Amino acid sequence: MWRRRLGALLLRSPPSSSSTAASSCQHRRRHLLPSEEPLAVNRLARLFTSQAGSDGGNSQKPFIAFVLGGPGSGKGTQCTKIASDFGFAHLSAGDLLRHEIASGSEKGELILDTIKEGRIVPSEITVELIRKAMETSNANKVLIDGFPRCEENRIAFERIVGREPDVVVFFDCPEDEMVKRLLGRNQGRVDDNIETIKKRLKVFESLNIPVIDYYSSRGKVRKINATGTADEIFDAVHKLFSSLRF
Ligand SMILES: Nc1ncnc2c1ncn2[C@@H]1O[C@H](COP(=O)(O)OP(=O)(O)OP(=O)(O)O)[C@@H](O)[C@H]1O
Ligand SMILES: O=c1ccn([C@@H]2O[C@H](COP(=O)(O)O)[C@@H](O)[C@H]2O)c(=O)[nH]1
Ligand SMILES: [Mg+2]
Repeated sequence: MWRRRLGALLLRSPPSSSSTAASSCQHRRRHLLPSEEPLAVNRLARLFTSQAGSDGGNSQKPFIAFVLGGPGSGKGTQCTKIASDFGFAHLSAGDLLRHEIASGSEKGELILDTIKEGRIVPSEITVELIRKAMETSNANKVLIDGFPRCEENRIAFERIVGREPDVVVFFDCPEDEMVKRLLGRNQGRVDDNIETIKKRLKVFESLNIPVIDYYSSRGKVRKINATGTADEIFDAVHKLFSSLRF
């Protein structure tokens, strides 16, 4: 189901370079060798190693769940429920980026432009925000919602934090359902419009699915059918989290 196309209406237009691949996340369906990793990632890894220690700042390693799924698959909705029932800290990469925009920081403009285009923000920015948030929360169970978005994100995180996630939860939702949900979200998000949604779906397919494939090959992915009501989906999520050891 995760490769299902929305069909003629949404995905017929040919991909343009700006709509399919973020400048820092262009590596498709091929895992990088260490020598091929972008310089920025290597620089960042050295920086964090000297600032935060090899475990990324946590003296006790937290249980880490990556929560992935297409745009509008319900990641945020389900994470709120998991956090409430299972005591996880909920770190949404998208929310961290939006807060960075709202803070008026130097990087805000670049982040805003990238989100409007449905592209992926450079790993050094996102990983730094996540690392800080993990450190600040000091939680022993963390949901990282909507990250990693591409192989470069994944490699940067694993190198800097020094480990893989314990589990990757994948919300599998048909594209037409995701589009319907996003167009009805009504929270004033700059990316909740049909043009950006089309781009986000392409980026999900070309750059995020390879991350899910990678973690599947490592036996880490737990796929949840993300159709039905939020409560119905949470029944399955609840069963899954009840079966995990954290
Ligand atoms: N099972 C569901 N059925 C119908 N609507 C839902 C369901 N789950 C979530 N929604 C609604 O769909 C919209 C998108 O949900 P949500 O924000 O949780 O998705 P998301 O995966 O976090 O999206 P994004 O990647 O854009 O952040 C919201 O308006 C939410 O209330
Ligand atoms: O790791 C990330 C997470 C998000 N982005 C950008 O933000 C938007 C919205 O993200 P949500 O998680 O869906 O709220 C996403 O389309 C990207 O443009 C990112 O670059 N990296
Ligand atoms: Mg979300």
